Amino acid sequence: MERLIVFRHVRAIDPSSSLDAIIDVVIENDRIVRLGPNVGAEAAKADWAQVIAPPPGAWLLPGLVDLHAHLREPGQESKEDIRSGLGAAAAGGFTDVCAMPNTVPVNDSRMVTEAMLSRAHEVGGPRLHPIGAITMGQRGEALTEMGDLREAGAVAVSDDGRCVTSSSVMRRALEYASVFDMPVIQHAEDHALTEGSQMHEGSVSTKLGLRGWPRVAEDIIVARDLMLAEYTGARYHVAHASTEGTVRLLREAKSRGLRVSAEVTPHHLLLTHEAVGLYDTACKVNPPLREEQDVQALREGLADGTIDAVATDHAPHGILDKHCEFAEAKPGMIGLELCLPLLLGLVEQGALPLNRLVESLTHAPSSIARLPDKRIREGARADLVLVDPEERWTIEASRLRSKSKNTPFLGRNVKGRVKMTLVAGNIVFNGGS
Ligand SMILES: NC(=O)N[C@@H](CC(=O)O)C(=O)O
Ligand SMILES: [Zn+2]
Ligand SMILES: [Zn+2]
Repeated sequence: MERLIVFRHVRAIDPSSSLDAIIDVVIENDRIVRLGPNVGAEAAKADWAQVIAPPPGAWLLPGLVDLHAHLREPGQESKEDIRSGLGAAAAGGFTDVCAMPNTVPVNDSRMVTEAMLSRAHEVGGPRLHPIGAITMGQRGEALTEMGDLREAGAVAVSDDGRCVTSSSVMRRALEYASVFDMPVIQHAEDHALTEGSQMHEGSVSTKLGLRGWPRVAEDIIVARDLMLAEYTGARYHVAHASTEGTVRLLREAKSRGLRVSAEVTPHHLLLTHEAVGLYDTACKVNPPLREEQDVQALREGLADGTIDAVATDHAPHGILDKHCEFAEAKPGMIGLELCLPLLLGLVEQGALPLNRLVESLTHAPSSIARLPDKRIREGARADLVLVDPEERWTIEASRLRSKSKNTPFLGRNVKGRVKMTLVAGNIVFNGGS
């Protein structure tokens, strides 16, 4: 045996296994081999055992899965690269990260997918799962070779950053992707309705004199796509849902049994357009931060399962991309290291059941990307995250591993800290002090 790790007296929480108990968890090599009250006592005696006595009240959760991150490699490594991005992921408790294809060049070929995967293998740590583009160069016209992308390791297709606006291209994309059982992830934005937009269209955009992105620009695409998904029978997934309308449309579609899913980001669950204040570029993001009624609908949708997953939309940008006029600033905020602590705040407020939060960051995204299921049970792969739910800390740039620090949450006090992340029994993050 190469490796023996023993967690003693930890609260293991895995809603998909109906597990919530204070137990010992024994890991041999890459697998969980035993779990139960005191089952670690014997194993802990072995002199090669690494015995972990977690802080009192600590939780052991299945490793988190992010369906939506921008790691910027290849092409924009000054913002982030695969090494720093996976490092940030590990520090955030993620064992699996799906990487969007709006890199330079775009990940629209087997070659780019393979290059990303081989870089990730060199780096080690959390697993990288590339998402291939829907169309060549994300230009919205010619479809990519989705079979090639799938074979090379892509788990889904998306033109994220751009919307597939042509109904006929979208129809063919859904049909083609379904041959390979890949979901089509849509960045739902009718560009004709958002041209020149800087933020949510509402009272704040009016006050600031900025052109707005109205809710309907998202809703109209989601409504059309749901019809196409129904017509083609394909798997369809809504990226970063931001409106009340999207939640309503999804709820109706799901009630009729459509194979559709959706994700929501922490920032859309926590902030409104008011956060933009007087042109705070840290709050410029696509889709934009919306209004109280949208936040409420998104929270309810996540709680009742209408929205399946939480995804970070980790979108690193350099200092100069944000220290400029609002109109010039790049949209996006980082999220990998902040996601869990921020959302534990919602749990604490009673706005989201803990079980739903865990499920939406583990079982739900892994089933959408068709990754091996995340479970805490005997025989399962040891993909785990240890969390101290009581630790209070302040989000500061110097504490973040991501190369970029663009987040409006700097200075915020949060409760709950990732202490350790294991990928197949390997400790890829051990810190959080
Ligand atoms: N979310 C963003 O505001 N920006 C993303 C693109 C995207 O997710 O649409 C980016 O790549 O920077
Ligand atoms: Zn997007
Ligand atoms: Zn994105």
